[in-house]
Amino acid sequence: MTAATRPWRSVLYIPGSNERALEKARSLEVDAIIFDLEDAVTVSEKETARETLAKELHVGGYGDRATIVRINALDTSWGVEDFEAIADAEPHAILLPKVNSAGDVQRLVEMMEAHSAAAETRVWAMMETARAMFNAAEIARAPRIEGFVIGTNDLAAELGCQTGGDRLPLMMGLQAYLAGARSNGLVCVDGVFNAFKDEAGFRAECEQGKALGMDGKTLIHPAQVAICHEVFSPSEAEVELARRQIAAFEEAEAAGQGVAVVDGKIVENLHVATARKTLAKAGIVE
Ligand SMILES: CC(C)(COP(=O)(O)OP(=O)(O)OC[C@H]1O[C@@H](n2cnc3c(N)ncnc32)[C@H](O)[C@@H]1OP(=O)(O)O)[C@@H](O)C(=O)NCCC(=O)NCCSC(=O)C[C@H](O)C(=O)O
Ligand SMILES: [Mg+2]
Repeated sequence: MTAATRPWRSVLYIPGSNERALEKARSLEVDAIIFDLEDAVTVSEKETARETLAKELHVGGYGDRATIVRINALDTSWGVEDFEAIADAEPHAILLPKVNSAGDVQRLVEMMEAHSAAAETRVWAMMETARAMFNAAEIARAPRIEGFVIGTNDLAAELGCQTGGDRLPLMMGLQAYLAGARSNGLVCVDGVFNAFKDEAGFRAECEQGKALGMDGKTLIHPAQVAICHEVFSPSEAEVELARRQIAAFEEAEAAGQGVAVVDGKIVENLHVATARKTLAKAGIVE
């Protein structure tokens, strides 16, 4: 699976200190896992979590799921040792928390370049600070970077805003991070929904994230996976519309026209490109 064709609908956080969850994740139908050494791990457990995680990554068994390790920030007393402990296991990516600028990513990349085992490992950035809102396009151009994960808890804390149903106070941040990602073709995954037992609230937030253009959502509990996949996978109606748009456009083109009409709406080549992406996301190869 290449990075371009890989789905990023469900990205589940697992605390590196939770051995039961690390085992359970081997059988969960998620697209990607974030093995966390940062905020889900208490200060007293930092060292043991690092050792446990390095061991489990070497054991493997995570199949096609993208393995992403969130290390502590490099300016903390744990960040550099986190990197050194997990680099040999060659995870798909290392996720750097609280990225403010491309320089933060550059520092990690220099450590990776000096470590031959991490040659294929990509970098992801946690986008969760006010500064990152203004530097998103620059961060998206840092070397080795593949995707952004939005950290809505940290962003809300730093902004001092209230988080409620519609996420209106966070909207500028969500859109700035997404626009930054897209300005260089990066993946962008939405923040977590903390009330993991509230299914209706979670579904509504997934739908909002999809409408905004997110590739998927970060999750904190296995119970969130099914709803997340339901929302972020193209529906039958979306697939059917995409097929009709492509067919109508090809017919119009054959007749020497650059525009088709489907369900009373124009279809141009840009709509066809979107329709093809929908089919690809549904796993339909034309
Ligand atoms: C929230 C939890 C603490 C709840 O855990 P628990 O009480 O164990 O839940 P359950 O008893 O309902 O669990 C049922 C089974 O599922 C397994 N489980 C639970 N959570 C996970 C998981 N995340 N991954 C894999 N497996 C999981 C349990 O082991 C049970 O298994 P079994 O024994 O076989 O029945 C817990 O879900 C949790 O810790 N979640 C992750 C929290 C986390 O990672 N937080 C940090 C990321 S959020 C963040 O920092 C985002 C960002 O930076 C920001 O700023 O916003
Ligand atoms: Mg955070």
